[in-house]
Amino acid sequence: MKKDSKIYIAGHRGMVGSAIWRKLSAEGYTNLLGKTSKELDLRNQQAVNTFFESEKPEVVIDAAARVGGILANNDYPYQFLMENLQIQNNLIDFSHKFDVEKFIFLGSSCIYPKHAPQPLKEEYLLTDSLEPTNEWYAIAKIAGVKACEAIRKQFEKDYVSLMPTNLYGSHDNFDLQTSHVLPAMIRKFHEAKENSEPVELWGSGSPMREFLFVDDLADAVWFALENELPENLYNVGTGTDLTIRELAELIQKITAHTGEIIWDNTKPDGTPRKLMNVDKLKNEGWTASTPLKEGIRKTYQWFLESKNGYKQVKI
Ligand SMILES: NC(=O)C1=CN([C@@H]2O[C@H](COP(=O)(O)OP(=O)(O)OC[C@H]3O[C@@H](n4cnc5c(N)ncnc54)[C@H](OP(=O)(O)O)[C@@H]3O)[C@@H](O)[C@H]2O)C=CC1
Ligand SMILES: C[C@H]1O[C@H](OP(=O)(O)OP(=O)(O)OC[C@H]2O[C@@H](n3cnc4c(=O)[nH]c(N)nc43)[C@H](O)[C@@H]2O)[C@@H](O)[C@@H](O)C1=O
Repeated sequence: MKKDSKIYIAGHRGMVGSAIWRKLSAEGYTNLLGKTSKELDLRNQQAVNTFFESEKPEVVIDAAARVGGILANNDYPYQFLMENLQIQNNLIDFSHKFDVEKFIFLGSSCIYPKHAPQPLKEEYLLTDSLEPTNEWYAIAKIAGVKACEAIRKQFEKDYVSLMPTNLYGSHDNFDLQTSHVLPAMIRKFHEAKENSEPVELWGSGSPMREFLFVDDLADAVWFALENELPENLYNVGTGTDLTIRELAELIQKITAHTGEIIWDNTKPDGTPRKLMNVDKLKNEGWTASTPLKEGIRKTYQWFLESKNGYKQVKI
């Protein structure tokens, strides 16, 4: 890949997009292109057509999506299904039509069946039914994987899908209703620590999750950019997981909260476990490098420095 290739990072202000932007800038890429959703609504087919016609990017990285935690996914199924289909269909189709040579699609580990064997291999896709709290989002992501696979198969283009596990890091969403668990815990423990107030968390604490630091994901995207990967679908994770209760205890320690933890069993647990098998990308030469504790410390530091200027996504 040439350092002055025109690379459009869709969703460049998000947690993932901004990490990719930082990584590619640090690696010497000089021709990065980004548009906010106000400047370019990717759900609007005509607007996306005009954008591709005038900008003609050579590479597209799709980090734009309607994203949220378990409750947001469960409460807004239509937005999570339809907005993601619209955004990715426009990006993939116009990339194909305007001869974008490389396309990197980002999905999610929730594409795999709820009760698939663990750790999850890429080949388990579409072998059983999905987790109901996020099947709408998962179906959109599966359609994105398949669209890229179809282009790859029919036109032999380098369109590839990366499936990240649960991510965290700077520029995450810290809204307590719509966020994922890790930023929610950082904020809840931090806000409760002054008076040692109790912290209320969702579900039973027994589900297991794997967490990848977003700068490691950006490193994997850079790896996929620089190397032509031979297949269409690759998991991106650390290969290790822990229970939500263990995560809570870890974040409680890092934030120095000393109060009680209360589990709200009226909130959903979601899928019991979704540990990624990361051998396929490892065999190509990529592995994650940031230990969970270090990544959480960095994220908490970023949260403290952002002085309540952190992002809170409303739907
Ligand atoms: N967060 C996680 O744990 C995981 C995320 N992923 C995937 O990574 C990708 C990025 O997620 P993440 O960075 O966390 O999400 P964020 O919510 O932080 O960022 C999403 C970005 O998408 C852009 N966007 C949303 N809707 C539109 C639209 N209609 N038109 C144009 N831009 C739009 C937003 O742009 P703007 O800011 O300008 O409004 C925003 O910057 C997604 O594909 C997600 O599925 C995968 C696995 C886990
Ligand atoms: C990335 C991934 O993210 C989503 O899936 P999820 O992993 O289930 O999401 P989550 O991070 O919101 O929750 C993980 C676990 O943690 C528990 N939990 C405890 N306390 C809080 C809490 O305070 N907030 C949240 N959000 N969860 C909490 C919560 O009950 C659950 O058991 C998908 O929608 C899907 O779209 C997707 O791709």
